[in-house]
Amino acid sequence: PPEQDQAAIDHMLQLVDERLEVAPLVAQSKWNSGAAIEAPEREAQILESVAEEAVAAGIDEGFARDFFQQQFEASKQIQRRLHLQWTQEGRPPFADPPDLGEEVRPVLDRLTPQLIEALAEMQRIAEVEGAGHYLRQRAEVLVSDDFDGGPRSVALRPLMDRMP
Ligand SMILES: C=C(O[C@@H]1C=C(C(=O)O)C=C[C@H]1O)C(=O)O
Repeated sequence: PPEQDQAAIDHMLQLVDERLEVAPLVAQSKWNSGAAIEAPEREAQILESVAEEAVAAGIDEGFARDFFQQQFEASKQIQRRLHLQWTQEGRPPFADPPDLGEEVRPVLDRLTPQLIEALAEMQRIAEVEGAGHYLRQRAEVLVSDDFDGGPRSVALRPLMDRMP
């Protein structure tokens, strides 16, 4: 694909990776507080505003919802794997955990509009010759393969579906 499309794909992959990198902080904060990994109300809130912003940006609403749902799934997969590991190790609470509401969720909230913008680009680029091949190749370089690449493939599935 043209250089600018390559750059847009790389940017999207970097944002997905950045979002995945937040999951261990979420896991730490919930490990200490005992809060559930799953926060359905928070997810529903994000999805509602994402749907609105996506439509305004000319993005297919179903695509945007599917994409964000998979980002949630990938984050929860990382959190569950870490909690399992910490349970098995008998890990005590973290000495200085990040605050979920004050520190961690604001990072995710800053990524959301950036991801929406990148999604609009992906929708445009989807038809470009070679875009799917480039996406698959760069995914392995730019997105961490922690936990055997499970969370990465969950997070990227909607993009892969869109770019055969
Ligand atoms: C990241 C969190 O954990 C889960 C994943 C979410 C996400 O990826 O945005 C949102 C809510 C939770 O179901 C969180 O609680 O903030």
